Amino acid sequence: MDRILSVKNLKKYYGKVKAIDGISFDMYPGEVVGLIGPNGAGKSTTLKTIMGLLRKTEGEIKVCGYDYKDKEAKFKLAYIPETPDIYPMLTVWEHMKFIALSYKLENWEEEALEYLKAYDLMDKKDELGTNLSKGMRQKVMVICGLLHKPEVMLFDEPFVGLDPKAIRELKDTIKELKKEGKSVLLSTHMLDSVQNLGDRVLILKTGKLIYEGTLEEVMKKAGPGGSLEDLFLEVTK
Ligand SMILES: Nc1ncnc2c1ncn2[C@@H]1O[C@H](COP(=O)(O)OP(=O)(O)OP(=O)(O)O)[C@@H](O)[C@H]1O
Repeated sequence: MDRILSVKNLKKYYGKVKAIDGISFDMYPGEVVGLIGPNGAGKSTTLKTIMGLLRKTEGEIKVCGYDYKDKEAKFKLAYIPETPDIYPMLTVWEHMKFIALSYKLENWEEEALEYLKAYDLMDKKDELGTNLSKGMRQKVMVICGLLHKPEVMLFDEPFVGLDPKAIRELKDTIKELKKEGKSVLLSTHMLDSVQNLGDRVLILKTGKLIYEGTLEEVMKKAGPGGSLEDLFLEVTK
């Protein structure tokens, strides 16, 4: 199967801090991969570097065969950051319009309305970004990330700040993306969500990939009655 994302020997140093220290992994269509690790392991740095928001120190990143800096690659990626910094003086709908214009989308409105309904944001459609709660801003970022139909979505702690209904909605969205053959790289401390949604797990510690395996392999390694949390605590101690 063709690789949708390929990361080879990726390094990102902040001065002397080796935030990512030579990691390699691939992602395939229809896969949900959990990127987990203790605080400071390098998860956010990995996502931001793949997205091109941080300059890599070394290594190669390819998206659907394109170098990650190519325009084609940018169209195939979406990134939902940990902190939902939306434009304070744009309304929710204007954010969507902005994305549609940037990606030259056509006939996007109906789908955008569907997402607003699903994420309980219809009554905030014309509200300014500055007047939204953190969870609402998070939902706007998720919808904006979905609109151009990327092949790979990078989520950084997407469940933090969302209410239970929105968490369920986002989990359903991820399942839907998977069904459509899209790939999701999910960085989170919520290990149960990775255990429930993920196909594969990458465990980072101090910038190095210390474990990679399918959920099946994880559960086998964790043993009867074991969990991803058990394995995580074992390999990161
Ligand atoms: N802008 C920066 N300048 C210098 N060092 C940084 C910067 N951002 C992150 N770091 C360092 O890089 C390492 C990885 O940080 P990163 O935020 O990627 O970790 P993380 O796994 O996302 O952590 P968390 O789970 O706490 O969000 C840490 O040692 C951190 O202190």
